[in-house]
Amino acid sequence: MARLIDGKQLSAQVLVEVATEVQQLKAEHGITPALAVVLVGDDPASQVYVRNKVLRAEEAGIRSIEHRLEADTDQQTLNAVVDQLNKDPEVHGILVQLPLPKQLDEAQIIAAINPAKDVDGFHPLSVGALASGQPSLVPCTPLGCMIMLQQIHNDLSGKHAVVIGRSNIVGKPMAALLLQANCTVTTVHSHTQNIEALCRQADIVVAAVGRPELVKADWIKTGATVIDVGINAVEVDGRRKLVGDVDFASVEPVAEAITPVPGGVGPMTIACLMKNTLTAARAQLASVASKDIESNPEPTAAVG
Ligand SMILES: Nc1nc2c(c(=O)[nH]1)N[C@@H](CN(C=O)c1ccc(C(=O)N[C@@H](CCC(=O)O)C(=O)O)cc1)CN2
Ligand SMILES: [Mg+2]
Repeated sequence: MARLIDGKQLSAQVLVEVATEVQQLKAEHGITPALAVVLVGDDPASQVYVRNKVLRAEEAGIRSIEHRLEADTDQQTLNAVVDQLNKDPEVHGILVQLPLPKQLDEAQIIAAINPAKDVDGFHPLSVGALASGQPSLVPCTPLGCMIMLQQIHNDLSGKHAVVIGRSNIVGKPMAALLLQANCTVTTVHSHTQNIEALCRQADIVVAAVGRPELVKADWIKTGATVIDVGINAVEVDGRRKLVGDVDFASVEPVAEAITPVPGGVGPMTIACLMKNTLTAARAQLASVASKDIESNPEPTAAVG
C-alpha cells in the first residue's frame, strides 16, 4: 500500500508555522501581513476558493481584504482596483482569482500587479526569476507540491520527474522547481508521443492536466511518487464527485506514495498562499528599511 501524503494535515502544519512567524513579525516590527483577494464574477468554485483563502488567512493571523466585482466588470475598472492595491503600503499580497470572465485580459492584469506583492507568482518578473534560479515568489500549487515531495524524498537530486501538463499556473513552474532541485525533468502534453512510456520511467509523476483519472496503474513504475494536481467534478450514479487526474484506486497499490483528491494538493495551495504573503511582507519590510538607510545614512566619523 502506498503512503498517503495527506494535504489536509500537512497544510495545517504549514499554517501553524506561518501563524507563528506572523506573530513574530507583529511583535518585533508591528506589522500585520495583509492579503488582498480580487474576485470578479460569481463562478461558484472560485467563490469557494476565495472563501477558503480568507478563512485560512484569519487562522494564520493575516489580514485579508476582499474585492468582489460584478461579472461584467471592464478592464479599466479591474486595473484601477489593482492599481490602488499596488500603491497601498498596508497591502503586502495581491491576488486576482482565476479564471476571469472572458472580456478581461488575464495576462494584462497579472502584469499590472506590483511584482513585490505578486503572491501568486504569476507576474512575468516572478516567472523569469524562478526560471533563472533567482529568489522569487513561487506559484502556490507547485510550491505545495514541492513541500509534499519533501515528505517522501530528502533529496530529489537525480530523480526523473515527469510533469503532465504545461500550464503557466502549475506545469511550467513545477518543472522549473523540480529542475532547481536537480531532477531530470520531462514535461509531457497533448502533442507528446508515448506519454505512458515516458511516465513509466518516472520516479516522480506530477499530473496537472485536468483530465479525470487519466493516469492509470500501467503508467506508473513500482515505487514511484505520484502527485495529483487535478480537481475534476464528475458524476457517479447521478452524484457529483471530485476526482483527480490519477486513477487513485488502480495507481495506489503500485506507487510508493500518492496524494489524494480531495484533501491533497488543493489545501496545500492555500497554505502556500499564506506562506507567500508572509514572505512578501518580510521582503517589503526589508526593502523599506534599506531605503531608509539609503536616504538617511549614518553620519561618517569626522576625520581630524
Ligand atoms: N489566482 C489564482 N487562481 C487560481 C489558482 C491560484 O493558485 N491562484 N488555483 C486554482 C484554484 N485554487 C486556488 O485559487 C484552488 C483550487 C482548489 C483548492 C482546494 O483546496 N480544493 C479541494 C477541493 C475543493 C472542492 O471541494 O471543490 C481539495 O483539493 O481538497 C484550493 C485552491 C485556479 N485558480
Ligand atoms: Mg491550483
